[in-house]
Amino acid sequence: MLQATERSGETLVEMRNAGVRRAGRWLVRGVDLAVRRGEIVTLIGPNGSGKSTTVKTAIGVIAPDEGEVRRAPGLKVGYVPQKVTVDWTLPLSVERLMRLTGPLPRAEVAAALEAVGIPHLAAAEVQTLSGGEFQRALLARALVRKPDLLVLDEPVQGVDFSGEIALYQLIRDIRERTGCGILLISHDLHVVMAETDTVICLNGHVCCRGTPESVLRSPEYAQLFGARAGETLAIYNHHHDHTHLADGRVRLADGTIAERCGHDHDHAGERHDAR
Ligand SMILES: Nc1ncnc2c1ncn2[C@@H]1O[C@H](COP(=O)(O)OP(=O)(O)OP(=O)(O)O)[C@@H](O)[C@H]1O
Repeated sequence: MLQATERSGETLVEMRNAGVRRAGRWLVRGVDLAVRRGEIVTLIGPNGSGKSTTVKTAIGVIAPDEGEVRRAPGLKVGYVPQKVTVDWTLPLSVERLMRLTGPLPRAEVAAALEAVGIPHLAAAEVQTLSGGEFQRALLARALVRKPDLLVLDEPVQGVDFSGEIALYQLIRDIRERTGCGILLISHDLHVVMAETDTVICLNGHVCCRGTPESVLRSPEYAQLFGARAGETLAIYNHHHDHTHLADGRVRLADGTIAERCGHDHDHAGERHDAR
C-alpha cells in the first residue's frame, strides 16, 4: 500500500450529485460524499434508505444514473458486503475463505488474522465461528489485499453489544495502522460515534452530515438524550418531514411539491430521536 504519510488526506473516492434509478424510481439522488485517506465516514439511515446502493456506487459496483463518481487512480478497495453467500454444506476453513479470490502467501494470511485478533482460528471451519469471529474473518479477508479504501456494509451483524464496541475499535485501529480510508454503514451510531470522523445520514438523499461531535454538541441531542448523552448512547433517527416521490421530486410537510428537499446541510442538529 502507498505510504499513508505521503498520501495523507488524498481523496480516495468522491461522489457529486450522484443518483441511482431503478424500475422508474430514484433509489438515491443528489448524493455528495467524499472519503479521504485516513478518514472514517459512516452512513446511517433507515432500512431501504439507500446506504448499500450508495456504497456500491462509490466503489463502482453500480454506475450512477446521474452525477459523478471519481475514484483515485489505481484505488484498491476492500469490500465486506452486507450479505455473504457461503455454501455451509461444504467444509471451508478460515484460511481458505481468505484465499477464495486468489492465492496469498501464508504469512500474509497469518498477519491479517493477527491484525483482527483471530490468529488462532486460521484452520477453524467457518461454520463453527461465532458471529463476531465471522465478521473478523471477513474483515481479515478484505484487509489482506492491503486496500486504500475499506468499505464495510454493517460490520457488526450477529455481534453482541460489547462485541460491537470491540469491532468498531478494531476498525479504528486498522485506520490508524494502515492509514486507509474507511466507508462504513451502520445502524448503530451510538457505538460507532466515537470511532467516526464524519456521519452522513441518508434517506434517499443526504439529510444531514457532520462530525459526531457536532451531533453531541447540538441542543437537540442534549435534549433528546439527556443523561445518556455522556455515554454516547444515542440513535440517530430522523423525523423525516418530507416524502420522496417516484419521479425524484419531494412532497414537503405542508403538502407542496418541490424539485429537491434542500436538506443537505452541514450541521447534524436536525431533530434526532432515541430508539
Ligand atoms: N436493483 C434494484 N432494483 C429496484 N430496487 C432496488 C434495487 N436495489 C435496491 N433497491 C431498492 O432500493 C432501496 C435502497 O436499498 P439499499 O439496499 O441501498 O438500502 P439500505 O439503506 O442499504 O437498506 P438496509 O438498511 O435495509 O440494508 C430499497 O427500497 C431497495 O428495495
